[in-house]
Amino acid sequence: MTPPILYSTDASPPCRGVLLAVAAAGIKLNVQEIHLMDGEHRKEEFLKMNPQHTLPTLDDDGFHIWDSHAIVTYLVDKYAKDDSMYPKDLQKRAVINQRLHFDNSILFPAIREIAAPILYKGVTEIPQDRIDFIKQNFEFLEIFLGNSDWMAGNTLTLADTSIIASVTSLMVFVPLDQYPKLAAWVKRCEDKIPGYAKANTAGVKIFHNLFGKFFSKA
Ligand SMILES: N[C@@H](CCC(=O)N[C@@H](CS)C(=O)NCC(=O)O)C(=O)O
Repeated sequence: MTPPILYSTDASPPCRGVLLAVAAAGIKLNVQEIHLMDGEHRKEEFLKMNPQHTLPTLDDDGFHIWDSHAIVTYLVDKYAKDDSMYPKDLQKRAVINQRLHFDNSILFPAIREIAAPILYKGVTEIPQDRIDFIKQNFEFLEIFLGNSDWMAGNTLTLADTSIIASVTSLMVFVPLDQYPKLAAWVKRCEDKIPGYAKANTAGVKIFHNLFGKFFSKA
């Protein structure tokens, strides 16, 4: 069986969310780098797969799906050796889904609304309300963690692999000194998610190199 193809770029938090999920679940993918700055995602062939031209995009033997959260749930349901990353138990799955929606509707937009104006519009100042928004949502993540080790309870799930990709990116704008549970969880992810370094560390470094210089102005 040929592994599904993931069109991806390392600096992208949602792409790293997929790379972390498949590393943790032991799923093999053929990862193909797409260069956003060269417009490769807007070429006709790419648009046939994903008219929304976003990365990551998955091609599983001609079946195309995009949005990292849709991709990871599909891949784990189809290819993981067990359901531990995304349990079939309805209530456990519902909590993970809530965290995935939080990542998609809150954390990723928090990144995009800072990063896109810097990358594409020459903006050099980060508005304070964007920083406050990150802080407010780091506080929610502290509450989600509560006394648990992981984002959706006491086992590693897709909630962790998606959210860690976003949080390690947002940390360039807001450090975790005020969020002890979140800081401990980041360390836990680094130590315990199989394949963490390859899936996340290099991409986070690229992200921090791109945006770190704006931090002092925030
Ligand atoms: N919610 C989406 C976000 C995808 C997204 O916006 N990716 C960015 C890279 S981080 C992208 O492809 N931007 C290029 C574009 O939208 O044209 C996901 O989780 O996959």
